[in-house]
Amino acid sequence: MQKILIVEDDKAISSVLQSILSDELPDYEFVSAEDGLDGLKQVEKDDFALVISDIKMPKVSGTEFLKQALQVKPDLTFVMISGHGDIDTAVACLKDGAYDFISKPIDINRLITSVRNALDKRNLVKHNQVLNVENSTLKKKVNKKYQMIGSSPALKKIQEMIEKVATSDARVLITGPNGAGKELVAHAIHAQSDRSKGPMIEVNCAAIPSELIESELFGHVKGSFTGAIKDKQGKFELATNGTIFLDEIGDMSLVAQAKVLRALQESKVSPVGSDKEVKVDVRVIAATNKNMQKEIEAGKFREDLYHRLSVIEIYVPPLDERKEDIKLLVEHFSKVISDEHGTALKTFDENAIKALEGFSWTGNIRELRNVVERLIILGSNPISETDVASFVRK
Ligand SMILES: Nc1ncnc2c1ncn2[C@@H]1O[C@H](COP(=O)(O)OP(=O)(O)OP(=O)(O)O)[C@@H](O)[C@H]1O
Repeated sequence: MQKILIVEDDKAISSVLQSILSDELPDYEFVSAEDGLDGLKQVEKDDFALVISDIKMPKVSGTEFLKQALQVKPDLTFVMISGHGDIDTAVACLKDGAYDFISKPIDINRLITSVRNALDKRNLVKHNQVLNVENSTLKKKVNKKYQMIGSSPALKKIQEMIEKVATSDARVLITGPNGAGKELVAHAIHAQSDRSKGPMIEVNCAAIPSELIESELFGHVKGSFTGAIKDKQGKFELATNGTIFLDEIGDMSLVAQAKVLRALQESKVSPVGSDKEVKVDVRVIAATNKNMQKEIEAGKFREDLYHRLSVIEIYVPPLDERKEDIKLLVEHFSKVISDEHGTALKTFDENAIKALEGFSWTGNIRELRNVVERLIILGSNPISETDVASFVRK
């Protein structure tokens, strides 16, 4: 039960206050102190949701008590009670950090309102603190999820590029084979940029039918086509002040490419069925596993759009070109997977790692992660070369 401290040298007033307030606030426990010195002792040893304190008291006055108590517990909420003609001191208490004051003779309704408001404010502040902690824990978790592991020169170069481009709003095209880590790079850029407070909206261009992509990206108004039963915001608008990640951009139809090009040229989007244009402040990151030069030569990708998207190009090489990352990746996945499964951590012995380094990883890091998961479930501890031979068919 949360507690409220009443500091008042007049015992009669103290008990009247307590009886009125405990009727109004049955969820709180009331504690009393008879002067500032006693109040300070209570504050030091206990936590209070609120302190109601008289100003004129023997030994340590209410003003002094307020200052000293706030030094010990800066978050404490105070409502002061001032005697007749004591208004200046009461106002000084507000400057020193009290939430409110009530003048004697006490108007009961005014007292109850002030106490309720003080408690509401304090609860809001506490709730906010909890949300802030949750928020930063979640952010840390998300950032951990998008941590890039590896010590190869190729990975270091990628990390340096990410650091450099994150601070700008330049468009980035990430290329490389499936499962190599392109999405991870996109998340790392967003997380390290000033836009990290804003959203990161992902669109898998290959997964959306070409007739729906315009509405998906730019939104639509009700009735603009069969099935458009209400207005819908597009991903570009949803990504305002953040980042839009256009994954598998190489698979986008030429019609959709023309529309994306217009949006990039003008920084404006127009929902399907609407003649109004919406200004969007969005950073664009795109990724593809296709060879864009070949796609352009084959007439499948617009060259002008390619140049708009690839102000900076980051190439994520296949795992086979950076096998020195395998050991660190295996150790990392092993930790992540045992955490996910809630099982004890399994290690890989040197020969098991060597065997894994000897394979060709056409599915890249995604494939390696799956193999580590399989070995953790089926293999011994530590996982040996024999486990690799038994459970990995290559
Ligand atoms: N350097 C890395 N460190 C840790 N995990 C990684 C790394 N690179 C990739 N991964 C993990 O490998 C998996 C595949 O990565 P990701 O989805 O980023 O690849 P991709 O290139 O976008 O693949 P696709 O082209 O198929 O979409 C993910 O689980 C990702 O977290």
